[in-house]
Amino acid sequence: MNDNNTEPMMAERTANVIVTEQVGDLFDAPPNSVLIHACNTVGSWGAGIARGFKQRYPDAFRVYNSHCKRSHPHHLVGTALLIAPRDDAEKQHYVGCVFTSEQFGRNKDSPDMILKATESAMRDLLTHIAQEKGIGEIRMCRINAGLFAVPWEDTKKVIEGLQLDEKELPKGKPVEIVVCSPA
Ligand SMILES: Nc1ncnc2c1ncn2[C@@H]1O[C@H](COP(=O)(O)OP(=O)(O)OC[C@H]2O[C@H](OP(=O)(O)O)[C@H](O)[C@@H]2O)[C@@H](O)[C@H]1O
Repeated sequence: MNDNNTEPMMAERTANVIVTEQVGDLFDAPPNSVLIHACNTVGSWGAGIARGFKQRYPDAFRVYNSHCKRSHPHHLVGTALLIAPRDDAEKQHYVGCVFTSEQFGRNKDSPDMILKATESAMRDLLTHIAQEKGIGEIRMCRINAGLFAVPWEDTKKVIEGLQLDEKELPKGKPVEIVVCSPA
């Protein structure tokens, strides 16, 4: 195998995910935004930004938790769950869960496994988002960069490098993801 063969092919690929970064609270997103965060597959939003999700969106937590309970962790990692807001929800935020590690805490997956799962989970989530009519902006925290301990630049590279096909692109246009992080 000649590694040189892979270089020109990579260069010809078109990026179709645009990541922009801004300082701010993820939860201040406008109505109809989807808010994306990284999740374990065991049904816990017990710490980090996940705890903020649990406090603000208890109904979404119940959906996430039951989804985990009826699935095998091994099958969930690398997938995603898009949870629509209830009609009477105050903020009308969708919650986008990307299952990037099977376990959490000291049993979390290795950075390489987390990055691999991030690639397929983001692809899965964007497919769901493309099929959903009511979504405005796509917002995300610096996923994996806190408790999952993966450098943000590594995760960002994976997301920006996603090669999406038509069914994953809403209206055939590049996907814009706004990443919010605290000051
Ligand atoms: N309001 C806000 N607005 C914008 N950005 C905010 C913010 N608040 C915090 N951040 C940043 O958001 C990034 C992610 O940091 P996190 O440590 O939360 O998540 P992670 O993706 O590394 O790991 C996931 C596991 O953590 C949880 O904990 P449990 O497993 O339940 O115990 C889950 O359930 C998973 O399993 C860091 O850059 C924080 O600065």
